[in-house]
Amino acid sequence: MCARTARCAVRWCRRQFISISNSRGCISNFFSGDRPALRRTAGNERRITMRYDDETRRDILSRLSGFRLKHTLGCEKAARMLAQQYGEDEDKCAFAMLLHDITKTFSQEEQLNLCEKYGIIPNDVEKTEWKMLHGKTAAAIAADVYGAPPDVVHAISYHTTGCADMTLLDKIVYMADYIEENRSFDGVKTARKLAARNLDKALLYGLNSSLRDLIHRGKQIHVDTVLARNWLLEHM
Ligand SMILES: Nc1ncnc2c1ncn2[C@@H]1O[C@H](COP(=O)(O)OP(=O)(O)O)[C@@H](O)[C@H]1O
Repeated sequence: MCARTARCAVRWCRRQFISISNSRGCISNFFSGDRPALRRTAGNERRITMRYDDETRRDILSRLSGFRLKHTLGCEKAARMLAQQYGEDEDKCAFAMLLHDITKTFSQEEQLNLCEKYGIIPNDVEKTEWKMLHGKTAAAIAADVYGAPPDVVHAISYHTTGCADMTLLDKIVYMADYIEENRSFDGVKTARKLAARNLDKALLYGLNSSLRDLIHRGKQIHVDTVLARNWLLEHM
């Protein structure tokens, strides 16, 4: 990761944490029950420590159902496999995958409420393609409710678009989401084969396919996907 992106990531995460520590109450009932991963010190301040254990995993999975649950489990499995192969922290990858779609089924109103709560400012594309906001809102929940560390928060935030200066963790999270065993779109087999051989080639394949698909569907394109592709072409 270049120094500029590292600084941006830190600034972004710091913004999340500042707004988190200022926030009061709970926007969505979805997260108002017991929160086993949330730790408080005697002074009622949150300690940001990643807690990835069976209880937390069960808590996260209990908030998902149907295809989203199946997809999340598939992502967790794929991410562990990629982490083993490419030498990344398996638990961090699995933790990111468990949380990456935690707000995916939320309505536009709920997404925007979470944006307001966590100080996320949607850009023009995100205002139209509001479903994309689930990456950023899930990242904020991951930090706030589940104590996810900044690198996991960053990977969740960019799992839909990619970004410039992607870390190994970012790449694994993006690709695990793309190739997990429940995906069946044209080209997924090629993406799986590439991911088993060369993660950057697989990532480029995924970014190219997503861009083609968005163009085919007449959709706007998020700038981070363009930046991700340009950066990858320069650095692979
Ligand atoms: N790079 C992008 N630019 C603009 N919109 C995008 C981009 N990637 C995804 N989207 C839109 O965001 C929404 C969620 O995408 P995504 O999370 O990739 O879906 P899924 O994981 O369910 O296939 C979709 O409406 C999709 O069209």
